[in-house]
Amino acid sequence: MRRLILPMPGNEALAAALARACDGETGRVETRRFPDGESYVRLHGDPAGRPVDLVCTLARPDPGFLALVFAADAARELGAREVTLVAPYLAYMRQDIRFLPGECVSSRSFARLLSASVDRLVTVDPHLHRHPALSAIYSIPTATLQAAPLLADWIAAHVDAPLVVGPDEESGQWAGAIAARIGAPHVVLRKTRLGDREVRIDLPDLSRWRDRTPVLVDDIASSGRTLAEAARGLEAQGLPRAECVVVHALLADGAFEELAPRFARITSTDSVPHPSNRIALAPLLADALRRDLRD
Ligand SMILES: O=P(O)(O)OC[C@H]1O[C@H](OP(=O)(O)OP(=O)(O)O)[C@H](O)[C@@H]1O
Repeated sequence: MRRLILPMPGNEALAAALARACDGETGRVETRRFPDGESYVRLHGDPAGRPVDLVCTLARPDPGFLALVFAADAARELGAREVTLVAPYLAYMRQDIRFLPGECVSSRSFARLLSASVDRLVTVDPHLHRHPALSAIYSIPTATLQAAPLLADWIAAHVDAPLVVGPDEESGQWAGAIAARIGAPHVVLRKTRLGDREVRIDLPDLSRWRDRTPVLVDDIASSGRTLAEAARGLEAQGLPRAECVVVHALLADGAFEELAPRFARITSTDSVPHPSNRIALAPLLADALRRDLRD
């Protein structure tokens, strides 16, 4: 039976692209608030006997999370064969340890809640900071997809003579993979996180790369401080204005407007709907869903 692809509100474009790519049928999730502020959810489309894909970016997840859980519950109760959450951006991966006594380790709590609500999870480049894999915290089958090849292909097609730059050690893995795929050099900077919105970035001497266009690559742009500090360092060494390519453009509270003048362009995948989206994830996600279909 054809998959039923249900976008949570705001995720319609990605759901439509997925439906085209996997010959699925899109339905609709109607949500509204009751007068007392509680969430109302109604599914339009019949889940009975079919695989159901709930499509929902989890950027800023708190206001819509209950509605997502209710939609998954409704799909199960109405006979869905299996409910897969397609969440190209997976939230709550950054508080992965108890930094201070009494703190909630929200990556584990969120994983427990989602694992109880859906049967499978498909996501892209989750921020696996200290967790070795999603299976360390999620008890359901997960597909962890990598956007690096898509980022690499976009850079190869749009930037002349790139120098791939990872702003911190963790981004070294993407910077290396992207650079190798397009045959470009890469460098990795050193970051010290001083607070939620404060980082320090130390750069090696990059003067030999002044004839190259630096391309900062990272998994997440949130406050934008990491990218801003890295761009400042590159400017200070006289490199050309940088490009920036990220997987997940969270870019909260005016961060995009603040960052934009520092870069030739800011480019992101469409894991989080944002004006910087230029790299479509639907083919990658559809591939994973098709693989599931063959299982
Ligand atoms: O736009 P920003 O607000 O700078 O946040 C984005 C940066 O934070 C994350 O790394 P990091 O290891 O610093 O974050 P974490 O320790 O919070 O996981 C991520 O990989 C980005 O480099």
